[in-house]
Amino acid sequence: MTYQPASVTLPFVDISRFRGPAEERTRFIDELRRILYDHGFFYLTGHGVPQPLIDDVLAAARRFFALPVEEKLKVEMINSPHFRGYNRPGWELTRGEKDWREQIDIATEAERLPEDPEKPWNRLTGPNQWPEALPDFKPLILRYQAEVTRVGLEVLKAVSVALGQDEEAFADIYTPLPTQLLKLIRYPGRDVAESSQGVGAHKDGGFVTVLLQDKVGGLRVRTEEGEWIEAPPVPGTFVINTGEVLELATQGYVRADVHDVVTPPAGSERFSVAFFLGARVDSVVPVIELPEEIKDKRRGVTVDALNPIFQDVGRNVLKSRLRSHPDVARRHHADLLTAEERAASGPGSAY
Ligand SMILES: O=C(O)CCC(=O)C(=O)O
Ligand SMILES: [Fe+2]
Repeated sequence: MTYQPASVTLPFVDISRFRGPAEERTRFIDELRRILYDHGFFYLTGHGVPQPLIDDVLAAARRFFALPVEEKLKVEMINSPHFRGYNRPGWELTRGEKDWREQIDIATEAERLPEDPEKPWNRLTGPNQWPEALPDFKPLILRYQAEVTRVGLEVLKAVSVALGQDEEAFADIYTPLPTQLLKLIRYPGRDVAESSQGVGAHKDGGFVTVLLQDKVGGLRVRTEEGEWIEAPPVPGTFVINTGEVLELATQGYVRADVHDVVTPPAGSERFSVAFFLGARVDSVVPVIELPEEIKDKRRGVTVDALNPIFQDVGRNVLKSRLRSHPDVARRHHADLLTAEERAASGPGSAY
């Protein structure tokens, strides 16, 4: 039996059934198709990521955030044109409002690409910043990143089959290497945070997010009817949510659900590790032909003036990074900003 506290309303998906006997696989795919339409958020079991690795990653997150602030600032994101590194609480924005969380962003470890005016998203590619005070951090985090990439791709393959496609339907836009953004996050308690916005209401941008939560809750999901439901931590599971790439590709059969995190109570703190699996930044999201029996259930893509979604992945990702990190944008990418954005004050304006 799966451990399921009473407050859990989101469904569970055992991904090992996808590689099970044919009949089981068919039942699994049918269930997943319905879950994708109804929720876009579910708990994943049967993922095969060893629990000791999960425990080590959460412990490493605690150790990193417990470092003296000077150590954390050595790897501050403002140093990186590629939007990698540490952000202090209140330093990232969602829809223009401060998120009360501190975090370190680690994406695919890569060499910097040459500048190309036709492809400004090349600037997202480059090396990460690693805390020198924690020598074991880099190999551990890269190992975990590889594992959750495997999990995310397996989920994406199951999603593709549930949508009546070949397992490899999206391979053209994620090979040889998908976008792999890993965020280690700490939410300080309400006594420290200036508001209850741990992270403001938003959709994730990629294919799927593989989210690991520590023991403190706070994650909430907005249903299609506009009701907020909680997605509390369940040991041994990841929370999976589908992102805007799948919403676009299916014209809204699959939804990218809006979600947020509420600041934990005074005197507590919350840790999470979010992994965003996305398409390559130089790819374009295809609209896929859905089977007749589900075609009519497409809802269309939500239009949000504050958050337009582009079919070009690089343009989309760059837009969201520039908005979320105006300090990095002003320091390294002023040429991509409007005069108003260049002059704006706010987090990072001291730089
Ligand atoms: O910390 C969490 O539980 C979720 C974080 C999140 O939604 C995000 O960073 O996109
Ligand atoms: Fe999110």
